[in-house]
Amino acid sequence: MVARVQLTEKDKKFIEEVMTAGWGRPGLDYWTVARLALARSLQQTTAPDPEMFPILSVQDEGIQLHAAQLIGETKPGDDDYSDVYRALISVYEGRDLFADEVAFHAALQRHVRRGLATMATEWASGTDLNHYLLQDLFTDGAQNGEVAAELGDQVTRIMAEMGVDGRLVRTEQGPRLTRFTFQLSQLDDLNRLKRGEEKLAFGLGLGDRAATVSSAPVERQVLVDIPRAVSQWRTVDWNDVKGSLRSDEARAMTLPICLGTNVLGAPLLIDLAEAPHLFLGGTTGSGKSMTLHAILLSLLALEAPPDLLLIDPKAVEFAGYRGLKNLLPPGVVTSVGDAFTALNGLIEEMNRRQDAFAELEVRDLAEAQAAGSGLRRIVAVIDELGDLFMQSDDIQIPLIRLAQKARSAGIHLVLATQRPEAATFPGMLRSNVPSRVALTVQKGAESRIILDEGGAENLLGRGDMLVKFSGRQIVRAHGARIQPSDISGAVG
Ligand SMILES: Nc1ncnc2c1ncn2[C@@H]1O[C@H](COP(=O)(O)OP(=O)(O)OP(=O)(O)O)[C@@H](O)[C@H]1O
Repeated sequence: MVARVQLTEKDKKFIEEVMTAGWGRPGLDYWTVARLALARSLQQTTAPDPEMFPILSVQDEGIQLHAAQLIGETKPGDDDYSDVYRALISVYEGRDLFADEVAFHAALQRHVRRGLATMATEWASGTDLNHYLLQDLFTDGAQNGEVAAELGDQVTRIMAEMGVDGRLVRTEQGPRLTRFTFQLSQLDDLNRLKRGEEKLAFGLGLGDRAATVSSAPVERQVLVDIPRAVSQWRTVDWNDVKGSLRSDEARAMTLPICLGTNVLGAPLLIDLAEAPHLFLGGTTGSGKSMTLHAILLSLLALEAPPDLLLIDPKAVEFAGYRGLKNLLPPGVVTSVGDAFTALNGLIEEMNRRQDAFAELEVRDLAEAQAAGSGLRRIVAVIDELGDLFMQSDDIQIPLIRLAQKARSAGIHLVLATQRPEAATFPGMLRSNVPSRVALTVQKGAESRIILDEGGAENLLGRGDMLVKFSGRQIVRAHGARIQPSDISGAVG
């Protein structure tokens, strides 16, 4: 009889997602992904938990793979690797599977299903699958898995010392931190655990890496995020995330921007048109410039990119964009005088647009475009707002005007500074720029200037960020690394 490996409907869907969203090849054979899953499961040092992966029968819904496809069983000659797998899986099961065919195929099924489940938590759809396979699955996946399991035990023990009774239900590895989900037995445990964040970091010897506790969207479950040491981070490159700009989520947005990934490695998108203006702050080396590049590359990836006004008092960061066709005159602005002229020019454009809207009897740019006006959105990006303010405080006058009124005209501001201070982000500007990105800052006071609350002083640099998108809850994210070739490739 031909041996079959039964998988669930959910397994089948995940395999299809890997083939479609991961490789863009929906026609591949299911066993291609199932073989990778088997490899992933065999990287873990224990046998799959029979409670989590109960044996399925061939009558269940889902798909069946032939053992011949998966491990070459009964294939003639050298193609039959089934004895190799029998020997290997016997070690996991602690018994001789050469003597028990049924038990061997049951264990094989469990390994494939565990491998698929593990891949589903590690690989975020929309990110580069090949990068994941190389980095996580083959290079250091097994090692990461073991280290994470050990860390999970340690966290559970420290929680018990604090008097918190938690059962570890899930471990997920993001690019830079490991997230543990715990089921708490008592409601009071949540507060105890939140108050104990510092003790937890101390007990784990995290140094200046802060552990964070937040409630999960599931009854009595909490998320405990433990940042790994920088040497254990997985770099997310622009190539890994830029595909998300073609996703359905991005297509539903007007000016989709990919800032990098969320803490679990899924691309993080925001709509700049909804923002409608963005303030970014972070100390030198925090990854502020890379974040600005991510914003610009996102905009340039649009089918109809907006016109850009780039102001760069340091005259270095935006040099690579000089050749852009959609750069507003006079090109990359570097002096405060030219910045004044350019921003006042935007105010004139805003007023002209509002007159045009009145004539067309429309309310905003989207309606004007629908009415065939041909007007394009404009995004003004200022790197180092602090330098402009140092040269002239009056620069705030056109900026406040624009922040207050430019939204409906389709003009958006992205303002960045190394020195987030009350003077560089004055009240009138603050109240009209509701979306904020905080990269690592030196003091809690700077975090409060950017986000209206502390936290950014505990970030870990290199694009580690907190994003507060117009009134929504703050989320942590990690920026993508942008290489000069990404910029030259986009500028053309
Ligand atoms: N997302 C990222 N992934 C990996 N490394 C990063 C990332 N963002 C920044 N870095 C590292 O940090 C360095 C500083 O980044 P960046 O130039 O963006 O910082 P900055 O805040 O603009 O600093 P400055 O104001 O001094 O230019 C980069 O050269 C890079 O090595």
